[in-house]
Amino acid sequence: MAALSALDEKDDKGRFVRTEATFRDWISKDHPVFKPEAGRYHLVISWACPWANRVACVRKLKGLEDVIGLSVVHPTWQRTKPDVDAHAGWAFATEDQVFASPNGSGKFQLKGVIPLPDDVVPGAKFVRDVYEATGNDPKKYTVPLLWDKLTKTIVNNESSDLIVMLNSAFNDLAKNPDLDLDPPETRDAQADLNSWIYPTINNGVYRAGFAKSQFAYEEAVTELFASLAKLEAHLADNRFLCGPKLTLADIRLFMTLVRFDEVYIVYFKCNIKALTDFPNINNYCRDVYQFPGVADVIKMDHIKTHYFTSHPTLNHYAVVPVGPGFVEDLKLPHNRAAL
Ligand SMILES: N[C@@H](CCC(=O)N[C@@H](CS)C(=O)NCC(=O)O)C(=O)O
Repeated sequence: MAALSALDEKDDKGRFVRTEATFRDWISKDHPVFKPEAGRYHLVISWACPWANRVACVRKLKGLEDVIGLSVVHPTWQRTKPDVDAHAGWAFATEDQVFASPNGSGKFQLKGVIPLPDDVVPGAKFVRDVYEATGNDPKKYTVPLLWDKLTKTIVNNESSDLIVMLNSAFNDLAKNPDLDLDPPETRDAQADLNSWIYPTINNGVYRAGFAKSQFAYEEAVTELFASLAKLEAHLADNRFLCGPKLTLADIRLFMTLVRFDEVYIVYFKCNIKALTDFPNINNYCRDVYQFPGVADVIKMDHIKTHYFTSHPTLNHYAVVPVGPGFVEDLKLPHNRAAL
């Protein structure tokens, strides 16, 4: 199998079909190998990626910055092995490096990239190199990933696992061990919510944006806006998805919503309405954004640069739209505290 990127994953009706994550080990005190330890694990993310952003957010909210290392890739995908195949994917960079898009358009230099330290995979230039260093090459090189420096492998590369793990496994080391984003009494409700929010909203925007047929696009965008209407109604009398407290389900959802009016409405053709046309969702986004720590992990320059500059088949000249400034809106007062 050739190296894949999200743009290659489709079924015979032109639908985008996401490949399952391949590394699914679990850090816990009871695990024979993967024990919670400070300085042992290293997280690789992009500030642009909604899945990776969830994990960066939980790391921040739990106060795990001194416990789990962090590298942040450049948002503009690069050709990883131009002499071997056409794959384009995530590349490590320093803040002074300037990258063009995979077809050579534009010049993009970003604050907030963090190179990979030598004690992870020495000499790795791309996320692809990190996957290949495991000896178990999945041919799809996604972020987030959590690297174990002791056994020199990827422990887990699935955001929905990693956020649960970071919420509980490192509590003896975390600055905020008492913040529980996954209380047992909310788990059934979270699972119910995720069962429609993941396919139709989180993955729904990608199903619309990476559709390779009119049929697949319309199917996805219709389901997406039906779910946004359902969400608007749900948020009329619930401050957060599961009631008065922020949970992992909110972090999962918010990372998609915060990208909506800046990226998905234009780039993924999710334009039946804007998010700001849904008053409850809009106020909810302000509320989540203003939860202490969340704003620190939202980097809209990385988000916009990534999407608009990484896929030459969708945006040949890598021109990045200027508007609409959704993050400024998120700083405004909201009406959710009374709920
Ligand atoms: N199931 C994964 C999905 C991660 C994922 O698809 N990440 C995207 C970035 S938004 C990626 O790295 N794509 C690389 C590629 O498509 O080659 C998770 O939730 O952690």
